[in-house]
Amino acid sequence: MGCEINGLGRARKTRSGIDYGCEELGRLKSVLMHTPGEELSLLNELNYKHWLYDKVPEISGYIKEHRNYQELLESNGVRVYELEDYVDENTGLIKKMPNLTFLHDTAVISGKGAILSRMRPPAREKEEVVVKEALNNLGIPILSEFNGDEGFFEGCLLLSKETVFVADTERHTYPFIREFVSNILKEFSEVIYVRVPKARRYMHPDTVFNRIREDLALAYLPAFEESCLFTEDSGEKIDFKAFMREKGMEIISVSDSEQSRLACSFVPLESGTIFHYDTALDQKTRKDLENEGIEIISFHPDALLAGGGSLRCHTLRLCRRKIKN
Ligand SMILES: NC(=O)NCCC[C@H](N)C(=O)O
Repeated sequence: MGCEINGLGRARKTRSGIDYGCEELGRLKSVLMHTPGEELSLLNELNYKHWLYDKVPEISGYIKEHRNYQELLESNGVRVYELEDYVDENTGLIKKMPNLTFLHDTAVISGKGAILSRMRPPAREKEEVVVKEALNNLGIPILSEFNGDEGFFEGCLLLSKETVFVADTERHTYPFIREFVSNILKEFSEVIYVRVPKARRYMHPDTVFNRIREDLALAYLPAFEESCLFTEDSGEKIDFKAFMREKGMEIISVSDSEQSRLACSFVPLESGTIFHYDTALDQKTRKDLENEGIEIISFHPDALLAGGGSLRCHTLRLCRRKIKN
């Protein structure tokens, strides 16, 4: 079975369901994206910081680059589902949410269903409500969501069918992390928890860590203030790099300057091939990756940089599949 909606075009919703799940680092089959629109005109010189932008975007360039990125994904065989095609009830909210285009932060898709975030108010409040509707209309069940009022949790990373990576960032409240860890351990066997400095540059887990291949990742280790491993019946401090090495994963460290250019935040097309901003990595890291046989499909951001997000942030991965021999 493929990941596409059988016989239906992009403009039609379906209840028939699509294939989903991204734990395994297989070939990227489908993603959910939101082409930004009139919500970008909410931004001006007085409020762009409130809206968590680094500057006021140049709107036509921003939208054009977003479209170019979608085309790049499609030309590599990735099916792009457009959020708006799967939203009826919450269309009014979309126009009020200039950060909705950063769909990556709103949910993570496992084979058991979506792990829905709770976005931090005020700038990102209720984005998950829109995404939940779209996922529902795509036929992807919700595996986990937050019901309490006080708190937020902007995402985690799935490292395998067993392991979830959670970072305690400025976009996560500790009680929500505790609730999440205890609930998700019913579905996954371990959670790696990493405390990072509460600063915008480390706002989400993918700002400090991301896997490239089953045995290789990029990380900015100076931000790992404390790392712990939680299982259903234990919790212990770990040395993150040594722990990952024991699991067979080597880490290539990025520099302070690279981290600030979102070096750890890229989209694997498949194990060993990544889509990445051409501005994110220094020559040395490129060389190290080349020596490892990693292929980088480069994308040049200009207007897109105003939003403070990477290609990964614009991309909610829905389905990955390993090619069967
Ligand atoms: N994962 C990410 O790093 N997402 C980028 C989100 C950018 C957005 N303007 C924000 O600050 O929330």
